[in-house]
Amino acid sequence: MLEPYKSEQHRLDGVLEKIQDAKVANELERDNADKKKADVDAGWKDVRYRSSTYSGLFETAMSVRQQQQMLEQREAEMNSVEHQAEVLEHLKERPYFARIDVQDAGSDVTEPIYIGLASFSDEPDHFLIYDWRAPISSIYYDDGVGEVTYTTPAGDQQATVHLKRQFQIEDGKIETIFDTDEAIGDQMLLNALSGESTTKMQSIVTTIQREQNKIIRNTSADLLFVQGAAGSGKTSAVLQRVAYLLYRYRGQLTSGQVVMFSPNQLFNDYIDQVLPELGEQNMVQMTYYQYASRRLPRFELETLQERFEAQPGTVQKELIDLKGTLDYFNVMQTYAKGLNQKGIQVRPIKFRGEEVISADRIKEIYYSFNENYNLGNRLFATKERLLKMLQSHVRSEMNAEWVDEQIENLSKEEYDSMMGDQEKEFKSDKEEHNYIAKIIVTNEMAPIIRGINRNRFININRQFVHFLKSVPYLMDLTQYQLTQADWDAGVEATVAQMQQGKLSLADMTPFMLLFDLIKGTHGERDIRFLFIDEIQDYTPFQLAFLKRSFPKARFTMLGDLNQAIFTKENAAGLQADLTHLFNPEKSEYIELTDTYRSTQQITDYAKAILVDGATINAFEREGDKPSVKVTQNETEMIDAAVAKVNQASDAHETTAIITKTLADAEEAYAQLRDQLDVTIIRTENQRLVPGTIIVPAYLAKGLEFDAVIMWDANAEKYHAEDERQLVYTIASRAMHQLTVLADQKLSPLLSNIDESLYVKE
Ligand SMILES: Nc1ncnc2c1ncn2[C@@H]1O[C@H](COP(=O)(O)OP(=O)(O)OP(=O)(O)O)[C@@H](O)[C@H]1O
Repeated sequence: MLEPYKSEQHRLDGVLEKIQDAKVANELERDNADKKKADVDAGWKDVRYRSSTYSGLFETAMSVRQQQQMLEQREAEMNSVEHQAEVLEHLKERPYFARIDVQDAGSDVTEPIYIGLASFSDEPDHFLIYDWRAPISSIYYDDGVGEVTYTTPAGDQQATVHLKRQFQIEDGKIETIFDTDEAIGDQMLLNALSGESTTKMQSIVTTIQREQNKIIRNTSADLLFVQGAAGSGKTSAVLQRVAYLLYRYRGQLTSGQVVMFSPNQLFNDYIDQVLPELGEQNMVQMTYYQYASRRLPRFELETLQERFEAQPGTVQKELIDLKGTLDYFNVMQTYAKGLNQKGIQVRPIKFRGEEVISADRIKEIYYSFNENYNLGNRLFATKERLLKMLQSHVRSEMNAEWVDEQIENLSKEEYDSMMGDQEKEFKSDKEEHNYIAKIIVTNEMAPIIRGINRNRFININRQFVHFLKSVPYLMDLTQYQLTQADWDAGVEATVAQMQQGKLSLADMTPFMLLFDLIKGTHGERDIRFLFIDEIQDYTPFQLAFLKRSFPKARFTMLGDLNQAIFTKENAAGLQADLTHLFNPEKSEYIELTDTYRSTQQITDYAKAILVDGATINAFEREGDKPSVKVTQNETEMIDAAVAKVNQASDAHETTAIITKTLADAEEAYAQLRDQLDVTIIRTENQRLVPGTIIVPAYLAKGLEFDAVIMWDANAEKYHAEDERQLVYTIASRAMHQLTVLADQKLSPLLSNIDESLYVKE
């Protein structure tokens, strides 16, 4: 064997042996931890339950608490040995992927640093492998050979890098060694990128780029905003960032305190293996729709498909736009403040169909507290008062006829069960009657009490409409090209929707905010990091709302203003609005302009779709030029699609046929299903499957495929200027092959592209 293969293989063998030793030790520890846990479980038997006296209660509580603490400690131990077991398993398969030889300034020793998915040492402070997230590993991603500076917890450190080496290790054998003097060599990246697409996203730890590394390791910003072209690795970077944060704040941060808002469920499914592969647990992932549905369970909310396929008229569009602004957000705050004086909408409290506390009385109580109360305190104090009033109502209700009737109709079993196990002695029949009557009335009242505790006496639907009607008094509608009549018509439309139990996207966030303001809730304080992908599809109102709902979280927002398929042209103003939400001094903006997903040819073509020629640099990976075929009729288009799919399958590549709407996808499916083995993706709740799929564009967001066929890109389907971004999004899903098919006449959005960028078929 040739040097350096021989010596590296020798070292690798040694490390693998030590990993094996550690595995054995770990198994022993796990057995021990299991046993300790069993001891604690047995300890529960010794916990004494004595609750007849106060001191007895206290003693029990202490003893229980002790058990809990022991259990927690054991579980933590278990978790760490369990975690260690997983880490060792990962390391065994792939101990490390790089080596850098580093000589710190002022030292004469050059230390070889081997970088892998996790740290591994055989003795204290003797690291055989360094975690890719360790401070020193940053050098590997950021610098080439020569003088470097890296950040350590103690400050900046100067050093010289003498060697930079990358490995491919397969089954304990070093397959290739690649020495480079650049940051991440193009060759390495090319290798990583020329693979085929899979239904699950892969991690990029071995080839993180310098710009991406900045995103991953940023810990100073309250707002980290990443604008990146399609395929520039935003999603990848952010997933490695989660892994980094979990490492960096180990012990203080759990994966449950990291939340990611993603575009759709399909995408969640696509990315859910990345963190486990890196040896970390997945963060909490949800779509905005899921978040809102959980908070507004009584409403049917506008879905992704409805939102995307809706064709609002001009006025409706302006209404929707206005409802997404920060102005509107502020108007709602002003309105809510005003509710301290007047305007709260309540419903009376009824018991057995009869009003026991009138709406006016509730309002009176609500406004009886002085002006120092805010909405939250006011509501709380009102609740307390109402509950007290109900309690006194129990007494007067006990003599009601219905109670007597119920008592008479009680079976013996029912009666006995109300009396309970203990013998009771009553001085009189009256006393016995009262005892039972109290139970009956209290039971009957339980749902009402629950309702009060849950703020049901606030008529939130009415309150929301009341707010909508107040808007023209609180802001200047003409600024948004709207008249009072336009607004009134909009309110009517919302009311009609609400009567059917529905809420549109434009109304659902304001609705949630209004309720939060009235309740005085300040959101989830436990969440520390919030990630929002595809930020261009959010309105400033939504972002302000999320900021309020997660007050302790640092935000990372990622997006591509060129892929704004929902909010379309409004996206550009977003950045300006963010400066009002986050302290500009604690905000960082990073732009990723190099793209990795597609071949040079596909990127050049996709870029040409965007007229204002955003800065997008293709990574030099060669492939076929995109092909564009305008057919005479539909049959010809179908034949062309079949031929393309077959061609791709012969090359072991998967194809996605991307349509504009779901209806188009259904139509294509009906035409193709007899000739091809295809799966149609109709909803975001489906799973991605290997093989050919047909998918509407709004569900293909964030995904990638070897080959993409843009289905029926004809002039009729795609013509509006604001569909340009959609067309771009579709084209940029392709990694190796892109085919555009159009029946009869090509979309004007594509017909002006320079002919040298594609092949006409
Ligand atoms: N540093 C890297 N090394 C290897 N592959 C990379 C790197 N960065 C990105 N990629 C690959 O490029 C592709 C696109 O990355 P990703 O999906 O993260 O981009 P994105 O910016 O989120 O794209 P979009 O906005 O179009 O959804 C993925 O296949 C990813 O694995």
